[in-house]
This record gives sequence, structure tokens and C-alpha cells, in this order.
Amino acid sequence: MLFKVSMTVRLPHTMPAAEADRLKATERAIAQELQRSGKWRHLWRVAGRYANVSIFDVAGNAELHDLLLTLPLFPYMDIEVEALCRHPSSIHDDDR
Ligand SMILES: O=C(O)C[C@H]1C=CC(=O)O1
Repeated sequence: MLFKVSMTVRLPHTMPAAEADRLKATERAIAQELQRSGKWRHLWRVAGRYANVSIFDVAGNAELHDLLLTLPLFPYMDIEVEALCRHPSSIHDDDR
């Protein structure tokens, strides 16, 4: 199943820079591994904001939830999830 996931990062201003850098580096490694696995299909920065729009391809709601929980920045993100289905006018046969 495909999901559009919007994440807005809100790190506390009181967080030491070294801790923020450590979280971001770990997040990056996990995000890149999930992209290589095919589960995190698209990752786009929202211009002008510390936010992203992503497309995930996972078995269902529970897998998506468990996956998002593994992200080191999870406690510091507002996350919105929207389930997607194939558009009847889409010419792409990999849409599900
Ligand atoms: O920077 C972000 O948008 C938050 C998060 C998502 C992927 C990643 O590497 O960090």
C-alpha cells in the first residue's frame, strides 16, 4: 500500500547542537536504508521549511506505524499520513 507522509521537524531550541547532529545523522542512515529497501519510495524537502513529503510503500497501516516509530526524529516530528490508491487516469502501472 502507498502512503503519503508529511513530516515537520520541530527540534527543541534547548537541544544541544551535538545531540541534534547525532539524531540527524542516525535519521539519515535509517532513511537511506529504507529508501534502498524500496519501502521509502520518495523523499522530498518542502521548500523553505524543515519538513518533507514522502511516499512509503508498505504492507499496511501497522507496518507504516512501526517504521515511523523507528525514526530517531519521531519524537520531534509532526506527522500526517494519507493513504493513496491508484488514480484512474494514471499511466503508471506501478501505482497501487
Ligand atoms: O529532514 C527531514 O525531513 C526529517 C527526516 C526525514 C528524513 C531524514 O533524513 O530526516
